[in-house]
Amino acid sequence: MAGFQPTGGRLATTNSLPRGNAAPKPRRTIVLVGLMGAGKTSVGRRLAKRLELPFVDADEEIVRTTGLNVPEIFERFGEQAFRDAERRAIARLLSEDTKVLATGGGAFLDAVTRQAIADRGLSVWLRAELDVLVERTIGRRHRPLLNTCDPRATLAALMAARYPVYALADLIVDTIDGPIEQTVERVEAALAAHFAGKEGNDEE
Ligand SMILES: Nc1ncnc2c1ncn2[C@@H]1O[C@H](COP(=O)(O)OP(=O)(O)O)[C@@H](O)[C@H]1O
Ligand SMILES: O=C(O)C1=C[C@@H](OP(=O)(O)O)[C@@H](O)[C@H](O)C1
Ligand SMILES: [Mg+2]
Repeated sequence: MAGFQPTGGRLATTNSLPRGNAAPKPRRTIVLVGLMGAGKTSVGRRLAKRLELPFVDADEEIVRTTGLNVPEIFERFGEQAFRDAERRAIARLLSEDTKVLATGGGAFLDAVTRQAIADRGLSVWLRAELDVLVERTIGRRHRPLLNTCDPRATLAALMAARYPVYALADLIVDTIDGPIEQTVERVEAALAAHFAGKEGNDEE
């Protein structure tokens, strides 16, 4: 029953507010999930501007609150400590105002986080092929899981393990080689189609 509001003289249920020709402004936090290099951070930042919503990157939030960067947390406290901080940060961010939230690539693998996202957000998997992910992550040192002797093989193994879980997201958007804006537009189109399908439906 949530979301009832009068529109044009009729009672309608909406989970979004109309914004001219752009994708409607969502009432739930849009949560970007997907592998490292999919573009969650860079697409999320631009998407938030387009939707006129605040943007938060979960990794940046963890860095801000701990005063340590991601490799430092992994090195000094281990991956599990990072995952615990990540779960707490995302739970808090979801309990606050509606926003665009870029998660780190491992966050959606956590069942508690997945449930919190299902309860309070709308998840969008930015799906990419291996070549694209390799291209976008090669030579960058800030992702501890990719600091291996064969980052391509590491990414391939992570794809095999994680893609079935990312596939549980509410929406899937393919991100291909090309300008970031193109992916942003694809996400906006997917959101618009999703909200259009929800029109007159009081599930949310
Ligand atoms: N079409 C695109 N979509 C997203 N990112 C792109 C695209 N093309 C190039 N990039 C680059 O790929 C990198 C993606 O990294 P990032 O946004 O940090 O991904 P993630 O947060 O998913 O790990 C950035 O350096 C970005 O500039
Ligand atoms: O996939 C992962 O497990 C990780 C992804 C990273 O974020 P991005 O996906 O934004 O690179 C960051 O959270 C950390 O290095 C672990
Ligand atoms: Mg990121």
